[in-house]
Parts: sequence; structure tokens; C-alpha cells
Amino acid sequence: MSTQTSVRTYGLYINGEWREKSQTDDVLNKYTQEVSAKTAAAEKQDVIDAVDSAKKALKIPFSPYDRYSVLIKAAATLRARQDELGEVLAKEVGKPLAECKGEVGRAALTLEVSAEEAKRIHGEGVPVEAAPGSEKRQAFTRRFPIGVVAAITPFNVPLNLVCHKIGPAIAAGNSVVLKPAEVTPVSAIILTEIMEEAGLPAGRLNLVTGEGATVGEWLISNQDVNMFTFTGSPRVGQYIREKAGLRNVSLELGNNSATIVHSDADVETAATLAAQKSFNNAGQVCISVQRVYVHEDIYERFLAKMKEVTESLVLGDPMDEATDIGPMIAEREAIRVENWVNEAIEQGATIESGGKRDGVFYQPTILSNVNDDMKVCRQEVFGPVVAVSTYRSEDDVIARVNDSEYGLQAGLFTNDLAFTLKAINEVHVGGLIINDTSGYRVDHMPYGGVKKSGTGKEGPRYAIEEMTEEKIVVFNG
Ligand SMILES: NC(=O)c1ccc[n+]([C@@H]2O[C@H](COP(=O)([O-])OP(=O)(O)OC[C@H]3O[C@@H](n4cnc5c(N)ncnc54)[C@H](O)[C@@H]3O)[C@@H](O)[C@H]2O)c1
Ligand SMILES: O=C[C@H](O)CS(=O)(=O)O
Repeated sequence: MSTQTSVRTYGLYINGEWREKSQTDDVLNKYTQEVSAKTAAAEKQDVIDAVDSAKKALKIPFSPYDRYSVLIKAAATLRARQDELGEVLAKEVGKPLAECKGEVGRAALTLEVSAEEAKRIHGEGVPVEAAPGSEKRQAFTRRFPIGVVAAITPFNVPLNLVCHKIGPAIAAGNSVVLKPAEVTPVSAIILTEIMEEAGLPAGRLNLVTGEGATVGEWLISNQDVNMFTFTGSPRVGQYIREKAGLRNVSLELGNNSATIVHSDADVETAATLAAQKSFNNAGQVCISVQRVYVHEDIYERFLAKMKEVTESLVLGDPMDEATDIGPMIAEREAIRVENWVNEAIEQGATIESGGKRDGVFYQPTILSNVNDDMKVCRQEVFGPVVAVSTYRSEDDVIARVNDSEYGLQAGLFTNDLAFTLKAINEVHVGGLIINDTSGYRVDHMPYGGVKKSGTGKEGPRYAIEEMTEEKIVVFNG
């Protein structure tokens, strides 16, 4: 590893060794737009070496307790370095510092839960003796590591979402080849250093950095990879699914998350939470509140409060404690959001708050008078824009929430038990959050979508199920 002035250059990590490359990619500080780090651009042979090393490492015993010890040590280091890693995240993502430190804390928890789960992987007794003719038999299941897991991750939560992949994969006894997002790889590289320091055996975690279209592609075409765990856009997720053939694929993809605010809801609370969860990380969160359906009886009060909270949010330098919203990941993304909002306005939408772009910043924006076919409602905005509209009947609002290609999470504010039960039965999503927004997540819960939002669940216990193979053992007594 070498240092160029104050800009550090990071290598690849393959078979327990750091490998420098002459070709590098710049990582920008998303606020200043200056180069803040350089990362190695992996070549095809590096990816082959990384997968080979992962495969070979599987042959060396690594007990569940040793996996636990490494993960718990790494988690402790994350906690000890929370402030420093928070700053790394604030620079590479552009999220406010407090949010970034929060992500480091969550990442540590994800590794801690993964560590605990390493000690709990178990099968179950299967009553084969209940079948006529099998009276003398007995059976049980056991779970085994799936093998080499390729983990491909997105830019927006680049430390915790990496932990959601390497934590369970290592806990389950697998080896990993990690390819983090090219625009936010530094926190994942530091995490790799932390795993090495925590005593992870060589080959159990390999890191290859570079473009998705090259490095990702070489991983997908490598037949020694047994499983892909991917978080990112539906476009790339679908591509991986098509190319993976019969190999296991876990996909955590996008959403255009809806939250319903019913007539009996606590308006102040719902409006405040909706504003916070529409705009944190500049709306670049897969469960960000994008569509809010408010019962017509409380709409005016709700909108007034949501506007008040939204207009109090401060845009600025992520390192400044006063900042609530930082830049978007790239100016072209801010321009895309601007275009989508302008298109909605041409189609009849009204700007209630925000609606302006300044370079890479886009103001937190509330739109009303929207219809469900506008891009800002039907597609995933992945930016600080929320569309608020009214509803009258419960059937109507549930149909509108479900009228989406996506189904990751949805929120419902109500204390009406009958409506709640109806929503539990009828809203087609992976997670329904009652009396909070779609944006609620803690890291040990099962998390994953239906429809175009993906397949498979994360949350260490559930990810371990995806990353292990079940074998039944039958005794003929
Ligand atoms: N459901 C979830 O848990 C969740 C969480 C975070 C983000 N997301 C989704 O991620 C998206 C935003 O993230 P993004 O812009 O980083 O996504 P992206 O799909 O552009 O990139 C994700 C990763 O895929 C890689 N990649 C790109 N092309 C590839 C290819 N051809 N082959 C293999 N890998 C390739 C990228 O380099 C990156 O590492 C949004 O849609 C968001 O909803 C989902
Ligand atoms: O972007 C989507 C993330 O999965 C949401 S969270 O950061 O895990 O809460």
C-alpha cells in the first residue's frame, strides 16, 4: 500500500495479501468533488486469483467458534473506530456525519449478530418414520456452507450493506469475494483491513475493486463462484440472475416505497417521520418514503406539518454538524431527479417544497397533485423527492400501494385494528411497518422484497439460510 501526497492509494486483497495495481480509479469526496482516494482497478487475472483463493480457503478448517471470534473482534474495532470511519463515509458518500457514524454503529451490530449466529447454525429432526414403510427410520437435517460467495454492493450504505454480506457469509463457513461500489469503496477496503487484523484466515475474504461492467462481469462469468449476493439496481440484479444459471442468487433491489397515513393517525408524528425518511441520505435509500397516501380528512394538516419539517432541513457540508442533507452521489443523478420533477410538473404536479437543483445538491422536494403514472410515483426516484396524495377508501389505497412493480417495504400509520389486519393480509411487500414509515429497518430482522424488489432475505440469520445448503441424513435402523 502506498501514499500519494495526502491521497491514499488502496490495493486489492487476495489470498491474505495486498496487491497494488498500476491502473487506479479516483474516489471523489462527494461534497468538495476533490479526489480523496485512489483504488486499484482489478484485472481479469486478479478476479480469477481472488476466486481461486476463496475456493482453496474452504479446504482449511475454520470452526464456528473461530468465525464468531473473528467477527466479534472486527465489530469491536468498528466501534472503536466509529468516528474515523464515520468521516470516511461522510466523504465518500456525502451523507451527514451523524448519519455516517450511525451506519458504523449499525455495521458493528450486523457483525455482532452474524458472530452470534455462527454458533447457532442447526438443522432439525424430520419425522420420516411417519411414512408407512419407514417406521424404522430416523432423519435430521444439517446445513453446510454454500462455498464461494461473490458479494456485489451499492454506493449508498457502503459499510453496513457490505457487513450484511460478509458477516453472514463468513459466519456460515463460506469464503467471500467482495466487489464494492466503485464510487464508495474506501469503507469496504478499511473493513477488509479490520477483518485481516481480527485474524480472518487468508482467502476467506478477498477484495476486488473496479468497475461493475468489468470486475462484476468477470465475477459473474467465473464458474467457481457458487452464489451471488447482490444489492443494487433492478437492472444489474436481473442481469446477474440471468447469467448465474443454476447458481444461487440473492437480490436486494429497488423500491418506490409507499406509506399510508390513515384518518386516525397521529398527524404530527406521521408527518415528521415521513419528512425525515423521505430525505435522509438525500433520498438515496431503497426504503426511502417516495409515495405518501394521506386520508383526505387529515391531508391539509399533514401536508402543512410535513412542509414545516422539510423546510427546516439544512443542506450543506456533510462534515458540518448542522447539515441534514448532503449532496447526491453525482451531479448526473441530481440532474436526473430535476428532470423527473420537471416532467411531473408539466404533467400537472405542484411543488409544495423544494424543487431546485444547485450542482450536485437537490432540495428536499414535496410534490402534490400527482398521479400514480408519473415517473416520480411509478419508478424509483432514489433522490430527495416525495409525492403526497389523498385517498378516501381503504380498498383504494391498498390497491394503489400494490400498483407497483416493486414490493420491498411499506408503512401504515393507524390504530384502526380492522384496517391494520386488512393491510397485513393485502399489502404485497416484504415488510409492512405499522405506525412508522417504510423506512424502518433494524439489522437482525428479515429484510428483502417481493416482485422487482428482489429475492432472498438479509438479516444475518436469514442470510445464513440463503448462504448454506441443507442436507437431510436418513438412518435405516
Ligand atoms: N434492497 C436493498 O436492500 C437495497 C439497498 C441499497 C440499495 N439498493 C438499490 O441499489 C440501487 C442504487 O445503488 P447503485 O447505483 O450502486 O446500484 P448499481 O446496480 O448501479 O450498482 C451496484 C453494484 O453493482 C455493480 N455492477 C454494475 N454493473 C454490473 C455488472 N454488469 N455486473 C456486475 N456488477 C455490476 C456496481 O459496480 C456496484 O458494485 C437502487 O436501485 C437501490 O434501491 C437496494
Ligand atoms: O438502501 C437501502 C438500505 O437497505 C436501507 S438501510 O440503510 O439498511 O436501512
